[in-house]
Amino acid sequence: MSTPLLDTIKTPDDLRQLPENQLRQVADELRQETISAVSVTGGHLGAGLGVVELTVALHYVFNTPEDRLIWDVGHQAYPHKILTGRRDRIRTLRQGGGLSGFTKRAESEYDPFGAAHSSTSISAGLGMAVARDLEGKHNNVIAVIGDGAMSAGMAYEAMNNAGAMHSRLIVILNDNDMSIAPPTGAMSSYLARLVSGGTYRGLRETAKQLARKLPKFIYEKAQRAEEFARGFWTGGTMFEELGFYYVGPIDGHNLDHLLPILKNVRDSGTGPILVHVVTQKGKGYAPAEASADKYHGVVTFDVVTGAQTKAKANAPAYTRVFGESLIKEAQADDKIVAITAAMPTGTGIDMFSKEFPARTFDVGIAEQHAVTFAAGMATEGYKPFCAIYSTFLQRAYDQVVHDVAIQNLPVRFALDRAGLVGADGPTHAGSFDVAYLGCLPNMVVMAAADEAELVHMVATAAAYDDGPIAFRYPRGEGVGVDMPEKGVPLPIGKGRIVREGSRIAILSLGTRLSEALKAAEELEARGLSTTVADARFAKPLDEELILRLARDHEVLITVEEGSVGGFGSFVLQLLSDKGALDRGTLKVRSMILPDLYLDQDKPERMYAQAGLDAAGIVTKVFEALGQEAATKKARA
Ligand SMILES: Cc1ncc(C[n+]2csc(CCOP(=O)(O)OP(=O)(O)O)c2C)c(N)n1
Ligand SMILES: CC(=O)[C@@H](O)[C@H](O)COP(=O)(O)O
Ligand SMILES: [Mg+2]
Repeated sequence: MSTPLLDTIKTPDDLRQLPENQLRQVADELRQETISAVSVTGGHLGAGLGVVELTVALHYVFNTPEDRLIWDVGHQAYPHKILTGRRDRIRTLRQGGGLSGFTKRAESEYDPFGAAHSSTSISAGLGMAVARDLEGKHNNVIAVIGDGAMSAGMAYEAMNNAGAMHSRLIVILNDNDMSIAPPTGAMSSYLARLVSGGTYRGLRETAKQLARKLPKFIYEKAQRAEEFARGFWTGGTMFEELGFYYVGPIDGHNLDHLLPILKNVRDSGTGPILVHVVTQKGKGYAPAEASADKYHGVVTFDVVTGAQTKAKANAPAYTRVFGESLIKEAQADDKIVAITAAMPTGTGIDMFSKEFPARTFDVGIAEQHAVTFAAGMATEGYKPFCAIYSTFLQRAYDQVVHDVAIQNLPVRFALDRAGLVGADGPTHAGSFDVAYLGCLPNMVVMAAADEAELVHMVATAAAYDDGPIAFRYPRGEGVGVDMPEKGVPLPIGKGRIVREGSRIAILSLGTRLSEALKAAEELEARGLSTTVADARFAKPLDEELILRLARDHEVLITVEEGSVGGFGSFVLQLLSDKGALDRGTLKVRSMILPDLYLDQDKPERMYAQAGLDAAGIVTKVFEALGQEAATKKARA
């Protein structure tokens, strides 16, 4: 694939030297390069393909990086990275030591704000705009936000404030009528009305004479919108009521539309402006355009056929186990309902919705609302399962504290992607949930050691109605244990001894159990009899088990997939409170992930780097005994 024009562009300054009539070719070459790169790295493809023309136009019209360009979520920023001096590293995307899959300040001056969690761009942009005003500077600030991200409350908080401050801010609403799944909510219908509204209809009338010009999908979109829109044209009233000057909707793939409008917006007066751009997710790559999810997230694939390389799964994915288990519980209990915040497929709630459509709620990218919505349902006797990734639940922390825990409402939290996730990097690494939930009143916190344990924890959560309960499990496949026919509720706050020994005790929380058992084998081979226990609960702790381990062993090692302040801290606090440390003979070590583990390498490699594997545990034991561990064998 030759990209003669793209080859001449090292930074946007090079782009801005080109005549406008060459930008179409730049966009075509940029799209091909994006497809080629992602075919060998995997990652987010559809969103980036949808903003190729927009990316070219924005960097052409605006003087980046002095003009700040912020990408919401940042998963669509691969074309942006290619144009801003990172083409030579684009094939290191989402790998250890490689480019981030999202925008990242430390990576480039062209990334003024890091992203990955959605709906932050308008707030950050307004902050930069107001700082600029205070400094008496005159650069532009542009925030590009998708229609999905626009469904989050934070976007409205920001627009509400921007409209009142009249600070010069440009918001580009990238409306491709897609989130990860088709978008939900009234905003999506509203945007469809705008697209089918007067301006667009006018444009469509004009286009009728030039039928071949307007892309097919816009006709389809407008027709579909007219089916269910009330047919009246609102002209962006909502945005204008919020104090924004509304421009659009315009065709986001037509450089002849984009360039003059963005120039006008750049050179126009003061106050916040919202440009409504209509694009197609997956644009320009047939397999993506034809796919239901528009190739939102892909593994490596064959460029010619679009066929993705399916990793061989040797055990069921935790997500599927959760979905299937919840279905079984819901078949026996019609009070069980499922809630997702725009992540039906990622959480397995899409499986549940096929069985129980009336008991499934996709609230959009609105985790705060999801949690309190669940709390409301719980007050009426329902059993809501809030399936939210560990890091996305961080967005709703006060709702968990204030609306659920303090009120002791029986909301169930299914925390997928708990622990390191690999390619999505630190923003998606579920390292904090044990710490941030385990400190809350009334909250029960479980961690599945394997996929069989997850089945029982779903059953436990379904049966537990005395207050809030959370269970965490990692991204990816299980360890291949035998699966139970049905889930059996676990006794709350009780762990289990998995291996009996006498001198060393390893107390594991979550899926580090398999490494703990390997370490025990290693230690036994070196004459150190080792007990392994699976805590199962980070809260309430199994005090009897932990104090017995402390009493009967010389070394107690806790190991978990979280950062400081989690399970190991809770155990240490218990041991200290109960005087178990006073004897002075017990050696205790807490094995945790280092703070803000920043890499995006494969989880197992990162756990090994952090010493949270069998070799690391063996080394820690010998260190606690004051002996040098001959760990060469352990690492072999
Ligand atoms: C707080 C938060 N919740 C959920 C996600 C997962 N997520 C990533 S992209 C996305 C959809 C974004 O849709 P949109 O803004 O329309 O962008 P598009 O992919 O259509 O370009 C979601 C739900 C996230 N990144 N952050
Ligand atoms: C961009 C974003 O936040 C989501 O697409 C996320 O990357 C999905 O993660 P999984 O691939 O683990 O479902
Ligand atoms: Mg979208």
